[in-house]
Amino acid sequence: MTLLLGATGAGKTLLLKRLEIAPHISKNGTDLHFEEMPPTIPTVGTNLVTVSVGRRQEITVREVGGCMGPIWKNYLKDAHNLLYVIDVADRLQVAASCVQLLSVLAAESLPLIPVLIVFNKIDMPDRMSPSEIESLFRLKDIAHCCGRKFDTVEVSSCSGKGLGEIISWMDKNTIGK
Ligand SMILES: Nc1nc2c(ncn2[C@@H]2O[C@H](COP(=O)(O)OP(=O)(O)OP(=O)(O)O)[C@@H](O)[C@H]2O)c(=O)[nH]1
Ligand SMILES: [Mg+2]
Repeated sequence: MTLLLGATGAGKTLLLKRLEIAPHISKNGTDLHFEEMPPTIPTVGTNLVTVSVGRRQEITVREVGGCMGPIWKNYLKDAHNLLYVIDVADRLQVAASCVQLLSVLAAESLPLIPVLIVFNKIDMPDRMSPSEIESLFRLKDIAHCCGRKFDTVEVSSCSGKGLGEIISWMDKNTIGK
């Protein structure tokens, strides 16, 4: 099971909807370009979706809503890997997202699983630049503090850019389902 966490409004549900259909319309989720944007509502509780990755591998992805932040830790023990979504157009939320990630990573119930930081909404005109993200999100400090490394990816769940990278990362970084 892949766990999908991130602040309210970061784009987890839209990402989940895209991941669910992407492999059916494009091999490995590459070269996607979505025109329409399906509506989403804030997730109160969790959303479960099955995503096809690689050769006949199906992975269950569980989104836990941002409003459930205080109890995210309850979902960690079943996770094989973690996708953590950051909204790169929301400068006010970056610091809070950073603190939330730290508290997830510090949880005793979190096994040493692969973590992918998903910088979402790169289509937004006022998005933060990579250097701005680096200075505001302090990923290197978080990695140093927790003694672990992360992979990162820039995506637009709106257009579909970068989704293929997430799918191949899940394929490589999932043991079991
Ligand atoms: N422009 C743009 N908008 C996005 C993108 N991803 C999500 N959104 C929009 O951001 C808003 C919030 O998206 P959700 O997917 O509902 O956010 P969430 O992370 O699931 O939020 P919670 O369920 O409350 O935790 C919606 O209006 C989405 O359409 C993106 O990549 N680009
Ligand atoms: Mg949601």
